[in-house]
Amino acid sequence: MSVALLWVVSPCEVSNGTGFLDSVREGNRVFDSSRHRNLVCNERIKRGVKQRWNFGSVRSAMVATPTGEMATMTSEQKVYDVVLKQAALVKRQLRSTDDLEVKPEIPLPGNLSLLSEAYDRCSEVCAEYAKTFYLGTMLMTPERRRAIWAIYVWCRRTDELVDGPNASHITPQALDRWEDRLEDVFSGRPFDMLDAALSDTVSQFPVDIQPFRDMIEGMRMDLRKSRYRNFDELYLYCYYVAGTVGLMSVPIMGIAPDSKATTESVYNAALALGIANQLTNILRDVGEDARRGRVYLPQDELAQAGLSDNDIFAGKVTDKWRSFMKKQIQRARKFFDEAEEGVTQLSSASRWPVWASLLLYRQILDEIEANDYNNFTRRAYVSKPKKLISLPIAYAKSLVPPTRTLVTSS
Ligand SMILES: CC(C)=CCC/C(C)=C/CC/C(C)=C/CC/C(C)=C/[C@@H]1[C@@H](COP(=O)(O)OP(=O)(O)O)[C@]1(C)CC/C=C(\C)CC/C=C(\C)CCC=C(C)C
Ligand SMILES: [Mn+2]
Repeated sequence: MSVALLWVVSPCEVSNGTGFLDSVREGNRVFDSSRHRNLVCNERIKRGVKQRWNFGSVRSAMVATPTGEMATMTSEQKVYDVVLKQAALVKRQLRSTDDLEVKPEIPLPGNLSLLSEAYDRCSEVCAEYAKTFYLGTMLMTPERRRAIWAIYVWCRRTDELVDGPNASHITPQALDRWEDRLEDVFSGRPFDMLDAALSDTVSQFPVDIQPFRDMIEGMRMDLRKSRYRNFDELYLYCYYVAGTVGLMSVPIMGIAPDSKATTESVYNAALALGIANQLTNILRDVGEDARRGRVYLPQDELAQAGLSDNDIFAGKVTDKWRSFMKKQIQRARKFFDEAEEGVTQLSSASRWPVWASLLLYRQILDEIEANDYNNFTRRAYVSKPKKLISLPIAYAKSLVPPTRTLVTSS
């Protein structure tokens, strides 16, 4: 199976894209700042800024203050804009499906069997790379689980471009071609079988292309950057490579019909789970990343703790390091806590895999503590027995019906 995945991400295939097609980004629009809760708001937002302009993309957003002065937004504010847009899209698309007058196209039998073969391939890849998660998807409805497999496979292939065995051949141009291919997937022109499964998925569910484009942007970031000045920069990276997964998944998993939570709050929780996972991943892999010349930890926080890159390369667990790590772990846990509130709002059959992944990933933080914060030479991992115990706990949690704990529409 690894061979199959390697083949699908080989640079020669990536280069088969059709010319450069600049991604279409969001234009100017009005933003209602009263919705912007749960996030660290800067002073301008607190003062009630009513208009926000996004120039091009999440990358370069500017805010207009009441006095007309332009200022840059924090990454959290920029990303929250995407969350609002995703939530609005889902609401609009769900409404328009209710009003459908034209019957959906009836697929030809030959195409149907090809498609089902394509989904089978996605299922195999997912089972091979993410066993526990794969098991969890078995509780979902067949339509939902195959859609999640298709998205998983696209994310895995995208990550493999910069993290896999062919990573050294990957250029920004190859990522541009991968993005062209993504546009083709969304326009119903898939390049290969695995793309065909995703093409079908995005035609069946209200999934928007923006989080997919943003994940590719995260891969570009990985190519050009190996240091993060502060948490704001790191947050944006985490959104690109992992928060996006949360936004892609919610339209498939569905929100429980009896949930009273706003769509925005559920998307916000999904984003938080992606951020929490990625922060945990970074804390787990400090040593491994340093050996590749990468330090994802915020440089200003390292400096405040009296630490530098050299301390990381030296890989010595000191009291300074322990206290620095305690704060980083605390921050990741806060994102997990924020995510927890949202899982209960998901449709009942989707809750178990999400709880399972949350509980399992969060335990990596406990393991880093148990390793006395030695994430330089010891890889924190959750043992099989602990994993097994987590599964019924996740299942029990998934039985809890939606509550009104999340902020609801006024
Ligand atoms: C149930 C569930 C978890 C669904 C998500 C399924 C899905 C589409 C996963 C794709 C994951 C993927 C391959 C992402 C590519 C980028 C990447 C590798 C991100 C890192 C994942 C961990 O992978 P791993 O440990 O293998 O890392 P290495 O490559 O070995 O370094 C990440 C840390 C992030 C993954 C992010 C998520 C799984 C987000 C989950 C959020 C949701 C499913 C939303 C749930 C909804 C609510 C309301 C909470
Ligand atoms: Mn990775």
